[in-house]
Amino acid sequence: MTFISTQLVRFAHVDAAGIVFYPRYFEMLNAAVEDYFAQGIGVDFAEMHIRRGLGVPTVTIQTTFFSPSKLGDLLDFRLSVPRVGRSSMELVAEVLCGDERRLEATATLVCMDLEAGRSVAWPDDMRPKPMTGEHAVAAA
Ligand SMILES: CC(C)(COP(=O)(O)OP(=O)(O)OC[C@H]1O[C@@H](n2cnc3c(N)ncnc32)[C@H](O)[C@@H]1OP(=O)(O)O)[C@@H](O)C(=O)NCCC(=O)NCCSC(=O)c1ccc(O)cc1
Repeated sequence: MTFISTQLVRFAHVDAAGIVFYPRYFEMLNAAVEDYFAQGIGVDFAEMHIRRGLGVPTVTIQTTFFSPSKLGDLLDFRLSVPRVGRSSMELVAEVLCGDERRLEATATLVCMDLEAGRSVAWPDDMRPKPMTGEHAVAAA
Protein backbone atom coordinates (compact mmCIF):
# COMPACT_ATOMS: atom_id res chain seq x y z
CA MET A 1 0.00 0.00 0.00
CA THR A 2 1.15 3.53 -0.73
CA PHE A 3 -0.05 6.77 0.84
CA ILE A 4 -0.22 9.68 -1.63
CA SER A 5 -0.09 13.36 -0.68
CA THR A 6 -0.33 15.84 -3.54
CA GLN A 7 1.64 19.08 -3.16
CA LEU A 8 1.30 22.13 -5.43
CA VAL A 9 4.55 23.87 -6.42
CA ARG A 10 4.00 27.43 -5.24
CA PHE A 11 5.78 30.71 -5.98
CA ALA A 12 7.76 30.47 -2.71
CA HIS A 13 9.16 27.06 -3.75
CA VAL A 14 11.00 28.17 -6.91
CA ASP A 15 14.35 29.89 -7.36
CA ALA A 16 15.68 32.45 -9.85
CA ALA A 17 16.06 29.65 -12.42
CA GLY A 18 12.32 28.98 -12.14
CA ILE A 19 12.71 25.51 -10.66
CA VAL A 20 12.11 24.10 -7.19
CA PHE A 21 15.07 24.83 -4.87
CA TYR A 22 15.94 21.45 -3.32
CA PRO A 23 15.34 22.28 0.41
CA ARG A 24 11.74 23.13 -0.54
CA TYR A 25 11.24 19.45 -1.48
CA PHE A 26 12.10 18.53 2.11
CA GLU A 27 9.43 20.98 3.36
CA MET A 28 6.91 19.43 0.96
CA LEU A 29 7.99 15.97 2.11
CA ASN A 30 7.40 17.00 5.71
CA ALA A 31 3.92 18.22 4.71
CA ALA A 32 3.29 14.81 3.11
CA VAL A 33 4.47 13.12 6.33
CA GLU A 34 2.07 15.36 8.31
CA ASP A 35 -0.75 14.20 6.00
CA TYR A 36 0.33 10.58 6.48
CA PHE A 37 0.29 10.80 10.29
CA ALA A 38 -2.99 12.76 10.37
CA GLN A 39 -4.89 10.73 7.80
CA GLY A 40 -3.03 7.43 7.49
CA ILE A 41 -2.34 6.89 11.21
CA GLY A 42 -4.94 9.15 12.84
CA VAL A 43 -2.67 11.33 15.02
CA ASP A 44 -2.07 14.84 13.68
CA PHE A 45 1.09 16.88 14.30
CA ALA A 46 -0.59 19.27 16.78
CA GLU A 47 -1.79 16.32 18.89
CA MET A 48 1.60 14.64 18.61
CA HIS A 49 3.87 17.63 19.28
CA ILE A 50 1.81 19.93 21.52
CA ARG A 51 -0.41 17.61 23.51
CA ARG A 52 1.76 14.47 23.69
CA GLY A 53 5.22 16.04 23.56
CA LEU A 54 6.38 13.68 20.82
CA GLY A 55 8.04 14.41 17.48
CA VAL A 56 9.26 12.42 14.50
CA PRO A 57 12.60 13.96 13.51
CA THR A 58 14.48 12.72 10.50
CA VAL A 59 17.84 11.13 11.33
CA THR A 60 18.85 10.13 7.79
CA ILE A 61 17.67 11.11 4.34
CA GLN A 62 19.10 10.12 0.99
CA THR A 63 17.66 11.78 -2.09
CA THR A 64 18.08 11.40 -5.83
CA PHE A 65 16.74 14.16 -8.09
CA PHE A 66 15.72 12.98 -11.57
CA SER A 67 14.12 16.04 -13.21
CA PRO A 68 13.22 19.61 -12.17
CA SER A 69 9.80 20.89 -11.07
CA LYS A 70 8.24 24.21 -12.00
CA LEU A 71 5.67 26.65 -10.61
CA GLY A 72 2.17 25.17 -10.79
CA ASP A 73 3.27 21.53 -10.99
CA LEU A 74 1.21 19.08 -8.94
CA LEU A 75 3.57 16.63 -7.27
CA ASP A 76 2.38 13.28 -5.96
CA PHE A 77 4.40 12.23 -2.93
CA ARG A 78 3.92 8.44 -2.87
CA LEU A 79 4.94 7.24 0.57
CA SER A 80 5.74 3.69 1.54
CA VAL A 81 7.10 2.27 4.79
CA PRO A 82 9.34 -0.75 4.21
CA ARG A 83 10.44 -1.14 7.86
CA VAL A 84 9.27 -0.17 11.33
CA GLY A 85 11.47 -0.62 14.42
CA ARG A 86 11.05 -0.01 18.16
CA SER A 87 11.16 3.76 17.70
CA SER A 88 12.17 4.21 14.06
CA MET A 89 10.57 3.90 10.66
CA GLU A 90 12.04 3.78 7.20
CA LEU A 91 10.12 5.95 4.77
CA VAL A 92 10.45 5.95 0.98
CA ALA A 93 8.98 8.87 -0.95
CA GLU A 94 8.70 8.58 -4.69
CA VAL A 95 7.71 11.93 -6.16
CA LEU A 96 5.98 12.11 -9.54
CA CYS A 97 4.40 14.81 -11.69
CA GLY A 98 1.94 12.85 -13.79
CA ASP A 99 4.07 9.96 -15.07
CA GLU A 100 7.36 11.81 -14.76
CA ARG A 101 9.61 10.86 -11.87
CA ARG A 102 11.07 13.93 -10.14
CA LEU A 103 12.88 12.56 -7.08
CA GLU A 104 13.08 9.71 -4.67
CA ALA A 105 14.00 10.00 -1.00
CA THR A 106 14.66 7.30 1.59
CA ALA A 107 14.53 8.57 5.17
CA THR A 108 14.65 7.25 8.71
CA LEU A 109 12.31 8.96 11.17
CA VAL A 110 12.45 8.40 14.91
CA CYS A 111 9.72 8.79 17.49
CA MET A 112 11.23 11.20 20.02
CA ASP A 113 10.24 12.45 23.46
CA LEU A 114 10.70 16.18 22.85
CA GLU A 115 11.37 17.05 26.49
CA ALA A 116 13.87 14.24 27.12
CA GLY A 117 15.44 14.62 23.67
CA ARG A 118 15.56 10.81 23.34
CA SER A 119 13.89 8.16 21.23
CA VAL A 120 10.85 6.36 22.66
CA ALA A 121 9.04 3.25 21.47
CA TRP A 122 6.11 4.07 19.18
CA PRO A 123 2.90 4.38 21.20
CA ASP A 124 0.47 1.71 19.94
CA ASP A 125 -1.83 4.20 18.20
CA MET A 126 1.06 6.04 16.51
CA ARG A 127 3.02 3.01 15.40
CA PRO A 128 3.20 3.00 11.58
CA LYS A 129 2.34 -0.22 9.80
CA PRO A 130 4.78 -1.38 7.16
CA MET A 131 3.29 -0.59 3.74
CA THR A 132 4.76 -1.38 0.39
CA GLY A 133 3.33 -2.14 -3.03
CA GLU A 134 0.97 -0.55 -5.47
CA HIS A 135 -2.40 -0.14 -3.75
CA ALA A 136 -2.68 3.62 -3.16
CA VAL A 137 -4.53 5.64 -0.52
CA ALA A 138 -4.74 9.34 -1.37
CA ALA A 139 -4.62 12.11 1.22
CA ALA A 140 -7.93 13.98 1.52
C1 LIG B 1 16.32 11.37 17.37
C2 LIG B 1 17.42 11.20 18.41
C3 LIG B 1 17.04 11.89 19.71
C4 LIG B 1 17.56 9.68 18.66
O1 LIG B 1 18.66 9.48 19.50
P1 LIG B 1 18.62 8.35 20.65
O2 LIG B 1 17.55 8.63 21.62
O3 LIG B 1 20.02 8.25 21.15
O4 LIG B 1 18.16 7.05 19.87
P2 LIG B 1 19.05 5.95 19.11
O5 LIG B 1 20.31 6.51 18.52
O6 LIG B 1 19.15 4.79 20.04
O7 LIG B 1 18.12 5.56 17.88
C5 LIG B 1 16.72 5.33 18.00
C6 LIG B 1 16.29 4.59 16.78
O8 LIG B 1 16.67 5.29 15.58
C7 LIG B 1 17.49 4.49 14.75
N1 LIG B 1 18.54 5.33 14.19
C8 LIG B 1 19.20 6.31 14.82
N2 LIG B 1 20.12 6.87 13.99
C9 LIG B 1 20.01 6.20 12.81
C10 LIG B 1 20.67 6.28 11.56
N3 LIG B 1 21.65 7.17 11.35
N4 LIG B 1 20.28 5.44 10.58
C11 LIG B 1 19.29 4.55 10.76
N5 LIG B 1 18.62 4.41 11.95
C12 LIG B 1 18.99 5.23 12.95
C13 LIG B 1 18.07 3.43 15.68
O9 LIG B 1 18.43 2.26 14.97
C14 LIG B 1 16.89 3.20 16.63
O10 LIG B 1 15.93 2.40 15.95
P3 LIG B 1 14.88 1.42 16.74
O11 LIG B 1 15.57 0.12 16.97
O12 LIG B 1 13.70 1.29 15.79
O13 LIG B 1 14.44 2.10 18.03
C15 LIG B 1 18.79 11.77 17.91
O14 LIG B 1 19.28 10.92 16.87
C16 LIG B 1 18.67 13.19 17.38
O15 LIG B 1 18.31 14.11 18.11
N6 LIG B 1 19.00 13.39 16.09
C17 LIG B 1 18.84 14.70 15.42
C18 LIG B 1 17.46 14.79 14.73
C19 LIG B 1 17.34 16.10 13.96
O16 LIG B 1 17.72 17.15 14.44
N7 LIG B 1 16.83 16.02 12.70
C20 LIG B 1 16.75 17.13 11.79
C21 LIG B 1 15.72 18.19 12.03
S1 LIG B 1 14.34 17.75 13.02
C22 LIG B 1 12.99 17.52 11.96
O17 LIG B 1 13.14 17.58 10.79
C23 LIG B 1 11.67 17.23 12.56
C24 LIG B 1 10.63 16.73 11.77
C25 LIG B 1 9.42 16.38 12.37
C26 LIG B 1 9.27 16.51 13.73
O18 LIG B 1 8.13 16.11 14.34
C27 LIG B 1 10.27 17.02 14.52
C28 LIG B 1 11.48 17.38 13.92
